[in-house]
Amino acid sequence: MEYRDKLVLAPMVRVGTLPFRLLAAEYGADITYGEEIIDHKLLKCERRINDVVGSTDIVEKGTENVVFRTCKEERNRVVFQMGTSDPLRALAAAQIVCKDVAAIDINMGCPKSFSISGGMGAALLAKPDLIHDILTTLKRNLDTPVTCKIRLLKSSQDTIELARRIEKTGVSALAVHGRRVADRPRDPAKWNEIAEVVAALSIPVIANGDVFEYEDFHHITSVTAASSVMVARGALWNASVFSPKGKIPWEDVKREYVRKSILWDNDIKSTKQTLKEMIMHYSCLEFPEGKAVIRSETLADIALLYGEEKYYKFVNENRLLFGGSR
Ligand SMILES: Cc1cc2nc3c(=O)[nH]c(=O)nc-3n(C[C@H](O)[C@H](O)[C@H](O)COP(=O)(O)O)c2cc1C
Repeated sequence: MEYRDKLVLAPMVRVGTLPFRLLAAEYGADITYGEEIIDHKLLKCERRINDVVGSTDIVEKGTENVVFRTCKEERNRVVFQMGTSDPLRALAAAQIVCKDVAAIDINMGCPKSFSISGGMGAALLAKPDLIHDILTTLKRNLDTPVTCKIRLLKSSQDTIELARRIEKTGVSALAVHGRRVADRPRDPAKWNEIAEVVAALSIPVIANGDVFEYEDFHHITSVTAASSVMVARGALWNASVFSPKGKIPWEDVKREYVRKSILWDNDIKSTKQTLKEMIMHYSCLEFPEGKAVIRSETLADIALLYGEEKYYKFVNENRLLFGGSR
């Protein structure tokens, strides 16, 4: 996997499932991260080929609960992001998915109490020895590229020291979210501190934070000298941010997202959450559209809401035709 000059869709819980990743790629994202999945959850899963949808599914054993869905089309650009606090558990979990993805990434930035209390996400930032063990265990035992995503530490010097230690493990790239653990999303990302990490390392650094327009890709690269750029909210609100031709109206992106959700039989909770995030940004969940999304229980409800009933019927009547050809 090449990490230079790439536009990257950031990992986003509930949002970064297959339809959203394919949508971002269609507009121009080169690398697309999946949502974070915890190793414990993955270890309860098995890999299944889904001929009906045309996907490869990681499914909770004994259930039909799809934890991760991917397809051949994205094999060379999809990054599986994992939450972990243990090297051997991370390895066992990674082995379940590594043949179907382009890279495995470890989340070292999540500030949520669920992650921290499990010793995962940003909790790892205070444990450089554990970071080292997790990354070297994965590196030594997998053929798949391994990366990680961190936040800034209290001082630039601390961040640089940790980044250097991470580089020594042999990871293929390091994504740096330019905020500290205690920062809020509205606090400006510190591109200057990402620049200091870039200057201290020789592996590719992926700069992340506050990219909302196509022009920002150039802007953040010129400030940080990072190899690649990662976007979360800018893409969530309008995935066509990756398009060099400029953004298209968000309603059009939303419609395409709905169609892709139907085509890939996306988890309804993921589709609802993604639509809610878009609506919250541009409109209001209290308006009729928002209320109707909240009320929806199935993809058929969503199809009806967005006038895609015919497409829904067509896809579901021809599933085997679609799935088999993928
Ligand atoms: C809805 C949402 C879900 C997120 N989920 C994850 C995640 O699963 N893993 C992760 O490392 N970061 C996650 N993040 C953080 C983003 O990947 C990114 O680091 C952060 O939003 C800063 O980028 P931005 O300024 O482009 O939004 C999430 C962010 C959002 C908005």
